[in-house]
Amino acid sequence: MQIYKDFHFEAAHRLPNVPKGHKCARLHGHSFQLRITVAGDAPPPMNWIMDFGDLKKVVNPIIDQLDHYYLNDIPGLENPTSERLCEWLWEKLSPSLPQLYSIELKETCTSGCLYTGPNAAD
Ligand SMILES: Nc1nc2c(c(=O)[nH]1)N=C([C@H](O)[C@H](O)COP(=O)(O)OP(=O)(O)OP(=O)(O)O)CN2
Ligand SMILES: [Zn+2]
Repeated sequence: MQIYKDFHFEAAHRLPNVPKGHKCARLHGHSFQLRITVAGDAPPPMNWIMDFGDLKKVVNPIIDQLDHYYLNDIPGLENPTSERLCEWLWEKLSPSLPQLYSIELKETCTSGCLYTGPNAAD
């Protein structure tokens, strides 16, 4: 069974390694939409995997490191693609969130990344 909670943050970035003339080399910003999913059993008496409130307590301090920042300045995010952001978020969250199952990050309404961790097949 899985549960999820949605978060959002605003941030600016540029992609330094794209080919010359690529629009994403220019400084721009996104309203990032983030979905954190955890998996596990939901045994009685609580019948939940974990409290949504506890999930929020783990994720919000990490979001605070990204919200309204220039992502390229953050160690590990020098090339802040959606893929790299998901890896970075996994590195930050997984030590205190052993039930972490997936991280879904949307940069725009139509573009995003779904990451299920370094040990997943894809
Ligand atoms: N694999 C990736 N490709 C691109 C990434 C990325 O992180 N991983 N990032 C970008 C840009 O940052 C850009 O913000 C998103 O690009 P795109 O989807 O092309 O944005 P548009 O708003 O122009 O999308 P439309 O739906 O076509 O309006 C680029 N590529
Ligand atoms: Zn972008």
